[in-house]
Amino acid sequence: MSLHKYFENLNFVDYFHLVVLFILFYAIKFYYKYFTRPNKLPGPLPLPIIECAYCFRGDIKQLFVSLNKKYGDIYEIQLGGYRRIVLSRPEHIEKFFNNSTKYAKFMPRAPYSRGMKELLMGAKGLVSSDDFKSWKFNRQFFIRAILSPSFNNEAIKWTKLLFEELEGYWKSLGSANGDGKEWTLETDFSKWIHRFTNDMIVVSTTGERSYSIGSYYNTLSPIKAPYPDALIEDSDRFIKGMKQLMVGSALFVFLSPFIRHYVPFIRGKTKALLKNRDFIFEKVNKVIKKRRQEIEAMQTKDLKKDMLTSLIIANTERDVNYKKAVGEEIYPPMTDFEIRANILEAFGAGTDTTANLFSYINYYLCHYPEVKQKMLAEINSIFPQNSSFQLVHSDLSKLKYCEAIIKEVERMIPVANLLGRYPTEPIEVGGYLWPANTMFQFDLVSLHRHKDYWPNPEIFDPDRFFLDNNKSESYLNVKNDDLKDDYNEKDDQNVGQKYSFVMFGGGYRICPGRKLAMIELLSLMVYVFGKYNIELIDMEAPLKTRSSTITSCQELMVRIKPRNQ
Ligand code: HEM
Repeated sequence: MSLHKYFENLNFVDYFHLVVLFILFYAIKFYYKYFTRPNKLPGPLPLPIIECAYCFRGDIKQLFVSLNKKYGDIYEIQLGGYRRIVLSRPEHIEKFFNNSTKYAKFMPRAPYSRGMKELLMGAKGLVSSDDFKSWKFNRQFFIRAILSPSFNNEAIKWTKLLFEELEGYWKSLGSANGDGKEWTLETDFSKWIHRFTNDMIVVSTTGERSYSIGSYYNTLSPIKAPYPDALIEDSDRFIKGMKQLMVGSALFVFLSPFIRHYVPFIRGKTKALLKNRDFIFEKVNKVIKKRRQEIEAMQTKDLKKDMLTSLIIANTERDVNYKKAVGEEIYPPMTDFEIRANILEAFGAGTDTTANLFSYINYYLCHYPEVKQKMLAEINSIFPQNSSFQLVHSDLSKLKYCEAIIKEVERMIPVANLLGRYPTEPIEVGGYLWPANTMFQFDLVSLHRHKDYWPNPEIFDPDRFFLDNNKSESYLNVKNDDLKDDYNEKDDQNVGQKYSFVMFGGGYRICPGRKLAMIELLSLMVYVFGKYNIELIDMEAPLKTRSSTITSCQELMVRIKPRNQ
């Protein structure tokens, strides 16, 4: 009897039995694999199909904090089709981050994703790259562009210019209700700062202006920002599109191509995301093309200092480091396709991270007036009140207490709460030898509050970093003097101290944008708190956050007044 005939003869009860049999077979296979896994660790029992998703109550950070309390510093959880080993002790994390250990080498963050390949059309920048050669090629140029002194000076300049624009809008909105001399503004601080970091990353990476601070102002004010509507709308569309691209990437990482392209409703979402992706790519392509033409027509000394220009001229005769790149090999210049991937990654990785952290800094300063006073004393010692706040790089390195505040806030609320590594060779961690292709997650929330490494971990105290210089290096001091790759730096600090705080990750894949982030954060501290009194509208209100891969500030309602008023 053919299979077709066999199925024709089945009745409902037979079908029911078949389905039950199938589920039983699947469950037996699932649990056989689970109970015979190597190196069994404590952790929640996975269920077939949904694995440990039943533990999830809507907030990733809370999930991992509660699992850490229950299962300790090394445990496992099965999610998204992978067994994940979760770590929160410095000596475990060191294996991945310390460039002097035998295991140190390039590692993917996660298994190769067909979905991301489809979404990014095969582009491999840095963040999701699993390919050492292409990552090294990109990273070399990314670092050179973003760590060059001229890039840093431009970043300092743009932070000032954009802040001046932003405070102009605050004043305009605040004065609308007063006599024009004295003003107060009640507003959602986190929205402004997100718009600020958006405009900042666009201008510092591409040299082109975007107008998202202005577009937010337009939503609040009857008087409009002094830019043509078309520019504002364009900025808005681009920024919304970038957000959609990032949020939508989950669909491409977690769903199979079949579900993405054939299941009703999801199919529509996939189409919309791909259309949005094409719009974003097209926009960036145009900017790259235009800049190439401008560069052709310019003398080398007149070239712009942004990342895009550096990436375009990298390894061409206009590049001062021509032929000195990656070791012995001579690399070709970057293609538009590669440049686009790097620019978009800077947009993606460099906007919300900085904006959320600055919102948390503001929240903590409002709750700790004695810390704010000490910070203001430091700022005033460099920029007396009513000064013109002409920041230069050397001023920023004097702001040691401000830097300590940034680190302590990040310790309390790590912006990126989970990092990942997926070693392609066996690795020994926690007394076990793990086979290649084991997925590791580092829980930064539990690490940063580990009671073996942090006395009174729940207490906010920037002096931990201010009084103890060994706790972590200054991220402002990252150099590219000899243009060597920063992942060649050797580590000799005490492991417990060094890896109990990993604000920017570590090892080969440490955040290449850390210096830019510090420039933005320190400059903003000087401008915002040096010039304005900011208080929370409701001191009792809990901080509104939502956690997925990063912890985002949802709202921060504040009252802003000029300090000299
Ligand atoms: C406060 C702000 C920031 C924080 C807290 C932050 C944090 C991080 C962390 C934790 C990682 C992962 C490192 C690892 O896996 O070891 C990372 C990677 C990365 N960050 Fe940042 N970051 C910030 C700002 C920026 C900025 C401003 C840029 C770019 C302009 C940037 C670009 C990147 C890129 C491209 C990667 C991937 C590096 C690679 O895989 O080689 N980040 N960041």
